[in-house]
Amino acid sequence: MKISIIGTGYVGLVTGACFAELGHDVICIDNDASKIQALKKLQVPFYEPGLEEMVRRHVRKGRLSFSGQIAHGVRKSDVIFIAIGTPPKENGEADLTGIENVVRTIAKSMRSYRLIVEKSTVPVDTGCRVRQTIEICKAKHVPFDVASNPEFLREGQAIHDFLHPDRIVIGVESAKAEKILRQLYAGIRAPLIVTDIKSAELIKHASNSFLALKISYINAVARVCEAAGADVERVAEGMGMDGRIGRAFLDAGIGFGGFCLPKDLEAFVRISQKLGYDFGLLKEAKRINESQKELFVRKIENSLWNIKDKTIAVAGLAFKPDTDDMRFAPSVDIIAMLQQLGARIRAYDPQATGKARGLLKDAKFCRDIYEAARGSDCLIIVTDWDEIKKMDLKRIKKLLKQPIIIDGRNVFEPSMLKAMGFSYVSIGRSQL
Ligand SMILES: NC(=O)c1ccc[n+]([C@@H]2O[C@H](COP(=O)([O-])OP(=O)(O)OC[C@H]3O[C@@H](n4cnc5c(N)ncnc54)[C@H](O)[C@@H]3O)[C@@H](O)[C@H]2O)c1
Ligand SMILES: O=c1ccn([C@@H]2O[C@H](COP(=O)(O)OP(=O)(O)O[C@H]3O[C@H](CO)[C@@H](O)[C@H](O)[C@H]3O)[C@@H](O)[C@H]2O)c(=O)[nH]1
Repeated sequence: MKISIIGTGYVGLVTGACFAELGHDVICIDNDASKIQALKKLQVPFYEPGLEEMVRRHVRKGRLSFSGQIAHGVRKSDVIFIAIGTPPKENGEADLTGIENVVRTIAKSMRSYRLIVEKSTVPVDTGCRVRQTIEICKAKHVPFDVASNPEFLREGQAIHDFLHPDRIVIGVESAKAEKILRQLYAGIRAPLIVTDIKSAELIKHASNSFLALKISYINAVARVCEAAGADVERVAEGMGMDGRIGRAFLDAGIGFGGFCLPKDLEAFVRISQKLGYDFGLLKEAKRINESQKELFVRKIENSLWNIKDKTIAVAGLAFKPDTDDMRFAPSVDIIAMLQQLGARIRAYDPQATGKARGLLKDAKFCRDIYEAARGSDCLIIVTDWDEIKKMDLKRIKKLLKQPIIIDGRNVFEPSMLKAMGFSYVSIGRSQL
């Protein structure tokens, strides 16, 4: 099939490359000219494992191309996906002005039937707005359908998630739209759930909010574990063995960040509020998440006595491993709090340094974890990259001024670090 994807970011580019992998002809479109230029030179403007190779392969085969013009994509394609950002406004609602502009341009460019699909995460009822806007802007005789097809990929494992999803959700209003989307995804073996558009939109916000809730739940349990002298890792293991609960998303730590969970949780609270429901449960999940960062800073302060004039080595900056994405990364708030208290920061991340430079003022960025540790008063673990989990602890101990590790991701066994002579503090486990 011939498809266009508007918005060539984490979701749009992965979607485009994967649809090409499934044998479709794809045009990826973006209004950021530098991004399109880079992609035409086969350079992927962000880090996502395996993506650059996949993009190169399909561009060479002629299945994947790039354009700055929505009209070009609309002319050449039967299906048009919208995958642009839906960032939070100051009040927490999703900003949909970009979506509206894109929809208007699509409508004006349509000459025959087109299926327009929401891939971006949008509030329930956006599909109706999209349909109304197209009706107003398009030429009279042109038929069209609108559909919702939310995306569930995780950064860092996006290609795997796209090609091997737990489920594919499509919200449609016509049999024709359903048939086209079924055909498009025919190459993927996964349950496909067909709903109305509103339910599909809600599935996305409800899923992300539930994941956020699960993380905040285990972080609250971690507080109780610490106070009681229990170990949250064992508690999560025991809970997770219950098939109804599951072990996933029960890793206690400094809380969730990234471009999705924080903003989608907030947006879902706002959507519910507008519809007349006060979603207090989600508000509390957000409060717990914010307080995890403060708790972490208090743990650092306890370990160092005074933070002022201390040097802190920061291991990991991205909001999670295997990505360079710094959007809503907990590291940003944590480092700001530490600097406010007078700390000097020596930071290292395997991939995110480039993006972090613009966000973290006055931090020294280091070549590796060992350079960050050299002469520092303690090391804090913020992102659980494999490279960080595998650091040479004996070498780290020699490089630090004092052998103190404060671990926001529960990467190490406390007894092992104690045996090595570290003072080791983590989340929800008895502090040795
Ligand atoms: N990042 C994820 O893991 C993920 C997963 C599932 C869903 N989502 C959702 O998908 C959407 C996109 O997220 P993302 O992380 O890919 O964002 P992103 O910021 O990485 O990419 C968005 C792209 O859209 C482009 N764009 C913005 N306005 C445009 C316009 N008017 N015309 C053409 N291009 C335009 C931007 O230049 C950018 O390249 C959001 O709604 C997000 O919530 C994200
Ligand atoms: O047990 C856990 C699991 C995750 N996290 C943190 O939660 C955040 C989000 O992690 P993850 O969900 O793996 O990353 P995303 O790439 O943001 O993916 C989420 O957001 C996407 C965008 O909507 C969805 O498509 C995905 O299904 C959903 O998992 C990160 O800061 C993680 O460190 C924890 O603290 N504890």
